[in-house]
Amino acid sequence: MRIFSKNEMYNIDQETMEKIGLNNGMLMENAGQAVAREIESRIKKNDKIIVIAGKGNNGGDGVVIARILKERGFSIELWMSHKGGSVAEDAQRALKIYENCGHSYKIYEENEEAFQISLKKSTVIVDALLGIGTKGKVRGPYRNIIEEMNEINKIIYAVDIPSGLNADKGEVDVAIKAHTTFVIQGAKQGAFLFPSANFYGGIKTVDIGIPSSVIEQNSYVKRRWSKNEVLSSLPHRDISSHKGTYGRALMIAGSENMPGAAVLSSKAASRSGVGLLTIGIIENIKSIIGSHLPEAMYNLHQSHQGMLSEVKDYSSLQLDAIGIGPGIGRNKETEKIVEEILKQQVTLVLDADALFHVKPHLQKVKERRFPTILTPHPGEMASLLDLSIKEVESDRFEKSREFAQTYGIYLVLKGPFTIVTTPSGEQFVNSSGNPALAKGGSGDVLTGMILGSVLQYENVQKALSNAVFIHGAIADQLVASTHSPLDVLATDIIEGISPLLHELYREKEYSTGY
Ligand SMILES: NC(=O)C1=CN([C@@H]2O[C@H](COP(=O)(O)OP(=O)(O)OC[C@H]3O[C@@H](n4cnc5c(N)ncnc54)[C@H](OP(=O)(O)O)[C@@H]3O)[C@@H](O)[C@H]2O)[C@@H](O)CC1
Ligand SMILES: [K+]
Repeated sequence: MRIFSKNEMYNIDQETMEKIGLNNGMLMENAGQAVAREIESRIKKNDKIIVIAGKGNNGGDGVVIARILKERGFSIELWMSHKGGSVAEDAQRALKIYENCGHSYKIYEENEEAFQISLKKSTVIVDALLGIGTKGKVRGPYRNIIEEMNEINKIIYAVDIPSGLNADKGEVDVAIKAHTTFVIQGAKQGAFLFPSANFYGGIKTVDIGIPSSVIEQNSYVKRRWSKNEVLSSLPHRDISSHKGTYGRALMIAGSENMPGAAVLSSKAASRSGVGLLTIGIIENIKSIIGSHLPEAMYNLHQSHQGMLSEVKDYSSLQLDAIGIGPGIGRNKETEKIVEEILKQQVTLVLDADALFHVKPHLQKVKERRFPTILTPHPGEMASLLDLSIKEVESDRFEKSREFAQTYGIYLVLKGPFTIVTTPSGEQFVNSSGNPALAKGGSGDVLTGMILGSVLQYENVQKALSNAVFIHGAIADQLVASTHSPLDVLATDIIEGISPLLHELYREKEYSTGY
């Protein structure tokens, strides 16, 4: 599923008209036809359906839907929101065609009580009040209509977006609580931001025939990363391979106060395919970690000060990737270690305290010639950008893209719908996972999984998107089988890596023949 911003959608619309010659009226007809087909497959002949249409082109889509469903014999009442006023040109034309077919409609503004009665009698409501043209707080009769529709508690099918929402942002003033939203040509960004995502219900894309060349030229690649893509990109292990083939990684994690972060991140890395893992820790936590991971090698130092002298020359370890950050603490020594690590000519994964330390050194990140992966949660992202968490959360797509492009990094902005952004600005949204992951340690596990994963794939984005998908899918599976959203621990996620990978490889084998 593609995801668009409002401006991208308007540019696509404009170019489709100017360069291709499909005008807005044709697109509106296509949109109405396509949504009507979807609705038809979900309703019954005895349903009482209300279509409520606004003044803009979203309303025009609604008018087409009402006409098509009426022609197919369904019981449809079309309500227009306004009495007169500036109805969009193509919506006016759609209404004229509707009337030419012999159909009538009612107007909310002069019949508010009758609308209430119709709402009560209805079984299904089609919301075509406002689409992507909504700006600012909801005004006029729309506010009342939206509140009345939500109160009545019927099945609401929304056209393009639930009316009232901002297409690009997560903030919500007042909006339709939809059962399903039929998104035109692709979802708008707000469908993957909170709280607006809570209003969409199920999302179904309808294709209105916009040529793919127009889409490619007028929008960034932004889409949901699907399970099918996970399956088709899972790495294959050649029979003649050996441990060196799968990479040598170093995980610098943990400190006296946070030894567990080193256990979680290292163990997750090991379970995610690393050929040879070395754990870089301070000596006095070795006894805690060693018992958990006998397979690993250790790079021990009495203190972070001691570690700093060795960081300057890791050549003997012949590393392919370094992960740094979980639980290392925030002091002068750990900052210097992060600064030195940035000079290493290998793939880097920076998380947690390393993200705190990297902020003054972003210019050095920009100069790196090997992949750099930053995995912030919204709070860490806000601090990297000197913004509030709310500002980041409401605009996750743009904020991530600007940051990734500016510093030439791969960015994994965590949260529900984690977004993976590449240095060129392509974005892939994850849809696995649930609130069980909102717990200390689950980020450390993801860092380890990412470190393990990047060594298994030639394509960094696929490695990141797959690690994020698997991390979330394990939580989903635990909650669906043996756990609740309250009790999933980070260690449970690690224990879930093998069963989930096993299942995915079986499915891959089944679907691809190897
Ligand atoms: N390729 C495509 O993309 C295609 C898109 N199509 C469809 O077009 C939709 C976009 O249509 P659109 O641009 O006409 O905007 P739309 O959402 O109907 O709203 C505009 C109206 O809302 C009003 N209004 C605005 N803010 C408001 C507020 N806060 N509170 C109250 N009112 C407010 C505004 O009033 P004004 O500000 O002008 O006074 C104006 O009257 C899109 O979502 C899709 O469904 C298809 O038909 C064809 C192909
Ligand atoms: K709508």
